[in-house]
Parts: sequence; C-alpha cells; structure tokens
Amino acid sequence: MSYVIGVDLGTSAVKLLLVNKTGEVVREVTKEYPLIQERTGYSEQNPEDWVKQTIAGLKQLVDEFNGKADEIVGLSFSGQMHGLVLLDEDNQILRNAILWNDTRTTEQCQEIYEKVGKERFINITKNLALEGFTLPKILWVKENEPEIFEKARTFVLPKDYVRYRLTETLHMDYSDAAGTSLLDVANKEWSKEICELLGLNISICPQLVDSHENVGKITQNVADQTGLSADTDVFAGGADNACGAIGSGILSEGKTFASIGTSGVVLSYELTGDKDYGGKVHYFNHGEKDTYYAMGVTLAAGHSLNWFKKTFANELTFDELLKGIGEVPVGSNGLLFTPYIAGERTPHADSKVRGSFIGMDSSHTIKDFARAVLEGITFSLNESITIFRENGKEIDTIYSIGGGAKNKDWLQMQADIFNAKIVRLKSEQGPGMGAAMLAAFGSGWFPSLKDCADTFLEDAETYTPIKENASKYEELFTLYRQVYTQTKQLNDSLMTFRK
Ligand SMILES: Nc1ncnc2c1ncn2[C@@H]1O[C@H](COP(=O)(O)OP(=O)(O)O)[C@@H](O)[C@H]1O
Ligand SMILES: O=C(CO)[C@@H](O)[C@H](O)COP(=O)(O)O
Repeated sequence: MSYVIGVDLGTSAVKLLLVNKTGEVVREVTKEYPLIQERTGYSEQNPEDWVKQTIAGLKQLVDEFNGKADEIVGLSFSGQMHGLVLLDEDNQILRNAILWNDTRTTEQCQEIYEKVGKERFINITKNLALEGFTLPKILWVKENEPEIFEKARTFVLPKDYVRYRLTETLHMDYSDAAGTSLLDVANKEWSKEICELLGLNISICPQLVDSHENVGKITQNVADQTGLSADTDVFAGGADNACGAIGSGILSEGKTFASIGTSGVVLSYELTGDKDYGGKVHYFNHGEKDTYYAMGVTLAAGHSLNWFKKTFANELTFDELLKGIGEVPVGSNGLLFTPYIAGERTPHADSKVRGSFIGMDSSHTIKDFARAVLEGITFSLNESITIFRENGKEIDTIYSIGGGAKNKDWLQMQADIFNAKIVRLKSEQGPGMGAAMLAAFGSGWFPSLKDCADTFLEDAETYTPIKENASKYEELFTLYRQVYTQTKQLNDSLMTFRK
C-alpha cells in the first residue's frame, strides 16, 4: 500500500495526517507551538518552532507507522495564511513571523490606498487592503525596522518556509500568494505596479507554482531526522482555506463550506477570476489549478466560544457547556451576541470594533449565554452567505467543517440560520485532508482532484432547516445586523480604556 502525508501548519499547532490510497486517515499527530503577543494587536511566531514541531511530528508519524517508510511516497502542506516571514540573502530568518491575526498595520493599509488608489488596488488584488494581509506587514517592517528590512531579500508565507527547510527550495503557490495583496489574482502574476507604487523591489517575491506541483524531494538530513525515505516527493501545497475547500470537496460551481475553527469562514467555489465582489468578500486563487473561490471571514468564531468558556466556565468541556442548549428557544430568550471580540473582517473590515451581549436579563442562565454565543457566531457567518446570495450565488447545501461541526445542536442551528441543508463529512480534517489530496493527486494516483475527492470523501449526516426556526432567525438576523452600526460610536469611545 502507498501513503501520503498532509501537513496542516495551523496557528496553534501543526497537524499531520498519514492517509492511504482509499483516503483513510491511518495515523494522526498534533504538535503545538506558542503564540508571541508582546503588545495588544501584535501576534507573532518563531518560524523555527514550526520547523522543529513539523520534523518532530513527521518522526512520530513514521515511528508509529506499521508499514515501511518508503511506502510513504509524498507529502504536501496546508498553511495558515498571510503571515510574513522575511529572509536574508542566505535565506536566514530576519525576525519573528508577523501573523494573519496581527492588527498593527492600520496606517499601512491607508498608505496602500493612498499610493495605489483603492479602486485600482481592488481591481488588481480582488481584495481590500486588510491589516491581516502580508503587504501591509512588509511596509510596517520597512518603516519601523529599516535595519532589518535592508537585509531582506525574499518574503515567504509560513508553510513555504517549512517546505524550504524540508527541501531547500523556495516557492510560493498561487492560493497562498493571493492573500499577500501583491498578486494580480486574475492574471496569476506578481503585481509590478503595486510594488513600484509602494517602493518595493519585485525581486522580494518568490517563484510562483501550482499547489499540486512537485517542488523536489526531502533532503537527506530531514530523511535522517524523521525516518522518511530520502525519495519522498514534496508538493507545494496551499493556503489553509484552499486546502479546506479541497478536503471538503468544494471543487465545482455552487459548492460551499462553512468552517468554524478559531476563525470562521464561508467559502464558495468560483470557476473564473473575473467576478467582481468589489472587495466585500475575499476572492482568491484556489488550490485546484486555474480556479478560484470567494470567502467571508469571521475573525473570532470558535475563538468567541473558547473565550466564553475560558472566562465563565473554564472547568467545563465544550460538550458539558453546550449540553442542553438545544432546549433553549431560538433567540436565547432575548439575548443577542456579536462575536467582534477581536475585531471583524466580513462584512465590516474593522479591527477596532468589539463584541457585545444585548438584552441581558436577570433570568438568563449560562445556557442562554452559551446559545447566544453560538447564534452570534452563526449570524456573523450568515452575513457572508447573504453577500454571496445577493451576488447571484445559489446556496442550498453547505458542508460544515472545523471544531464547530462537532455539536449536533450547532449543526441544526446552522441549517436554520443559513436556511440551507448542512452536510457533515465523515472526515472533519478539512485542510490536512486537502493537503494529503494534493500529494495524492501530485503523485499521479488520480487524474484530477475531483476524482480524488470522489474516492477520499464521504458524507456522514445531513441537517435540513426547520421552517419555524428559520423564519424566527430571519427576524433575529435583521436585529443582529443593526448592532454593528448602533455600537460603533460607543466602541470607538471605549477604545481609550482598553489595555
Ligand atoms: N465539542 C465541541 N463542540 C462545539 N465546538 C467545539 C467543540 N470542540 C471545539 N469546538 C470549537 O472549535 C474550535 C476549534 O476548532 P478547530 O477546527 O480545531 O480550530 P483551529 O484549527 O483553528 O485551531 C474551538 O475554539 C471551539 O470553539
Ligand atoms: O486569515 C485567515 C484567512 O484569510 C485565516 O483563516 C488564517 O488562514 C488562519 O486560520 P486558522 O489557524 O484559524 O485555521
């Protein structure tokens, strides 16, 4: 039997999956690493931690594997998007990576619009200039750490750096490059115009490749450290959301997923790169060659539930906290939550806004609060679905993935709020499975990613909207949508009191 490995380089941990030719996950290893948050709004990681934990994870996977190492023929990656890794002329790391959830770059986003022009910028990159994306981070280093920037010769994204350390070849795939704000998304090339207008040398942009492309073999040194064969092929891999899409079969027009992990994502397949959402949602290159996807992002989805549990019910597991929320009526007995606890992206690109509970009553219990948190997160994701529908997309079935898909009441709530059929897949691995599928397709096991998905993926359960709930949620959603504008001014004034 032959096997491939999917390496999912996430924000809190690297998850590695060993997958056989039928798509069965035969081994799984997770290795965590820390987040470095020295100031409010700062979020960094040491790339060396990613490399160390990926190699340790690969070694554990090979040690626990019953077969022979040379049966593992290839590996590929899914990576947290947008994080800036700056390298010098010897490809040495110049500073910690600045991550996707770092929001220090509001000024640089403004500068990008001033120098490139907002309309032109959206035209080229298909996206807004957001604090989380890579280009404003490059400008921040240029302006605030000029002595470091002077030594920078190349920038890459998190998984590209790990891949470089495994193969000693440096590349970036289109799906991840799309999140840098430097790629001409429709034409699949680095934007000379944006680089010139912002005083950047285009040579800092690495060589572009497709996600399934073979970029070489692991080095002998890595083979020695992990026990893998030095003949193991490495395929470029993709952005975590592109890989999540591959791993949940979002490979044809009309297919959509909702992912509730730390962040929340609603992603829908696009055959071409010429649709115009005017920057309202992200529009990126897919991990499948020459196709695209549109997506909306809730910055704190699972993170909101995590925060609520840690702050008010730390002794409970998620299952204990959520037990019985199915009995709380739709609308949580008049309690409404907005999940803006780390700012928001879609539909409000606002890193400063913060969340709220509206309608608190002395009769409310922790169960009302827990249900309100789930409803608020799901309403936020529904904002993205609404934009898709307003732009002519038909969304009647949504694949639900990520930690949020573990709770049946939440899956039913998604069906009722999205007013669409919700499907849970047998494997909730999403991005890691997508990475493994890129290696499987790249290794020639299947003629296309779609064929791979037909073999690897299987539906587990389906949830259909309950009419009565769906109509109550429609009413509540209009109230939810008013909270942002009605609390914006208050939030701005409260800013000065934040840590
Ligand atoms: N049993 C559960 N029921 C509902 N939600 C859960 C459960 N377990 C975890 N979660 C949610 O899923 C989130 C983690 O999802 P995951 O997809 O693993 O995220 P990431 O890959 O971003 O770390 C947690 O923050 C939590 O909010
Ligand atoms: O910023 C985005 C997408 O634009 C995030 O989706 C990151 O890619 C991180 O993902 P997780 O670590 O939460 O999975």
